[in-house]
Amino acid sequence: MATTESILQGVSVAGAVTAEHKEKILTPAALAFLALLHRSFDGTRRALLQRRVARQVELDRGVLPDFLPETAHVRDNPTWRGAPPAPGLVDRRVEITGPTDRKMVVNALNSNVWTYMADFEDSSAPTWGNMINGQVNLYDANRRAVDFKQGAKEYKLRQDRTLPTLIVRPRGWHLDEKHVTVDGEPVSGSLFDFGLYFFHNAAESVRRGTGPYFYLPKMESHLEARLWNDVFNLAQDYIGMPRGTIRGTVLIETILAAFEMDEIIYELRDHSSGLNCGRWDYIFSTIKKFRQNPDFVLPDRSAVTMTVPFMDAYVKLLIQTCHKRGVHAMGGMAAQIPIKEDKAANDKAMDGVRADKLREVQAGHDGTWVAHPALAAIASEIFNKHMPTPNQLFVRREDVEIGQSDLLNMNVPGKITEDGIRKNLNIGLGYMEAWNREDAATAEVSRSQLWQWVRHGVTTAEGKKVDKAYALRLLQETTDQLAAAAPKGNKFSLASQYFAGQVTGEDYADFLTSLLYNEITAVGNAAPASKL
Ligand SMILES: CC(=O)SCCNC(=O)CCNC(=O)[C@H](O)C(C)(C)COP(=O)(O)OP(=O)(O)OC[C@H]1O[C@@H](n2cnc3c(N)ncnc32)[C@H](O)[C@@H]1OP(=O)(O)O
Ligand SMILES: O=CC(=O)O
Ligand SMILES: [Mg+2]
Repeated sequence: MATTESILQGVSVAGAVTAEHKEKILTPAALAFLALLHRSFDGTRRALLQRRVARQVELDRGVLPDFLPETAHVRDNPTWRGAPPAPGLVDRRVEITGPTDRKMVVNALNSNVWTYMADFEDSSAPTWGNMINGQVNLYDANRRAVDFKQGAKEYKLRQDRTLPTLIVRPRGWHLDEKHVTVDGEPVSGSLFDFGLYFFHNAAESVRRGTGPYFYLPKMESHLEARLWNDVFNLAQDYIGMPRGTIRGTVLIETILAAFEMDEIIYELRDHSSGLNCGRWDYIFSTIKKFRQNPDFVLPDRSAVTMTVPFMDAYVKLLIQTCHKRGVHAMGGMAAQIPIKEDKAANDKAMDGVRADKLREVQAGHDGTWVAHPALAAIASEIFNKHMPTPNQLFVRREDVEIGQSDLLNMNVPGKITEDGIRKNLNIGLGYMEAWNREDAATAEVSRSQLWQWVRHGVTTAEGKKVDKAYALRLLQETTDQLAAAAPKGNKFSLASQYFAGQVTGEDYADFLTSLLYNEITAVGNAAPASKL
């Protein structure tokens, strides 16, 4: 049998490593496990990513997605079920999401919520520092040893009640973690985040009455879910944990995955803890996948609400599919956070959250997301009132009939306006300049809309043709405004250079995170957290 030493021969770590990283996270045994995951699964991951490229070629030719004929037997078989809800995941009516920096971890675990999704994805810039320190923070959180002091303020885990169940969202299949290579290749960001978290915390989480639980982002097909399931099986076998201990909730946040919900639950079934409406990436994906198709041009982002036909259809199908299979149908994130110093605007934003959560609970969702602790009370109030049981898996939504034309119904009332263009520029640039101010998915919606509007030469409600020159003029104006209002040394000008190609209908990066990854990471440099 290969020894840890021989396995480690092909492994190299290029990011800055502290004594704490070495002692807690990058142990020889954990790195050997990561190498095993890489050698077992990276080939399949790369093949699946290639499949995405081939699929895009078809979509660009105008081929529309549909339910797969080859998996009709899975959809049509009413007898199979996903796993029963695992300990700590029976009632998950309000889940807080947020990045894995130490303060956020403590604050999230102290929030009045049922679960906490610690996020290596949309809300985190994938710098080496964020990723490796996030692992340390979650290692400590699992052991209830995450307390610390910042200036005069002490951050301490509450002792007065059970903490929310921890769920971890690793990066999507498309991202590499270039600071760790195996046999000369970067490891997958997903396997890095999952592998290190699982290796160090799986047994500990079970010991404390929950388990190794994950949210799985940005998948585009059931074959990608199969890959996760294979990873889970190998991981559990490796540490001697019974198969089915891991749970994965899949974000249905690509338009292609919406046609494979049953199949995705089926692939993961003993590990499945349901699906989630990742609404922001879903809108992004719909624009992205059909960006060459003039029939899919959407109005201003503010008009693309949860009740427009294609979003409504997706929500209903998700709830129906999950409950048919006995797994949770989770709602999504209202983007609002508290607006300080403007009571009227804050009240309006909070009313928006209330209405959104009411729609979710009445539609049959079993829980929802908040992205800020101050929203937990609002979401709980609505779910407590309308969902007296721990979940509503019994709400079968048999009334719902959703077909291809519903999921692709782009009949979205609204206009494209100069104000909408400026808002998108603000959001996109703001995100690119400081990765953390907006989360990735909402920024992706903004820049994809801009790209599509220029590509298809739409005319705004004010009668202006949205061409390259117009987009570049507004981009320059927005850049100047943002740069003037920000502290000296800001990177808006650099962000604007990256953004220019993205908004003029020419280059189209598959993901902003991939576009910016090399810019924000410097091998061997532990420093910058989120800035370009
Ligand atoms: C599309 C999707 O994928 S959605 C999921 C991904 N997105 C997210 O998860 C967004 C998460 N939210 C956040 O990152 C933050 O709320 C932000 C960056 C938007 C705003 O954070 P701040 O500017 O710190 O907000 P604010 O000053 O109001 O925060 C007040 C306190 O709440 C804490 N807080 C805010 N949001 C969170 C959160 N999501 N989790 C834990 N703590 C939080 C802050 O750390 C701060 O703590 P402190 O008083 O000890 O300093
Ligand atoms: O991850 C969530 C989303 O809305 O995107
Ligand atoms: Mg997302």
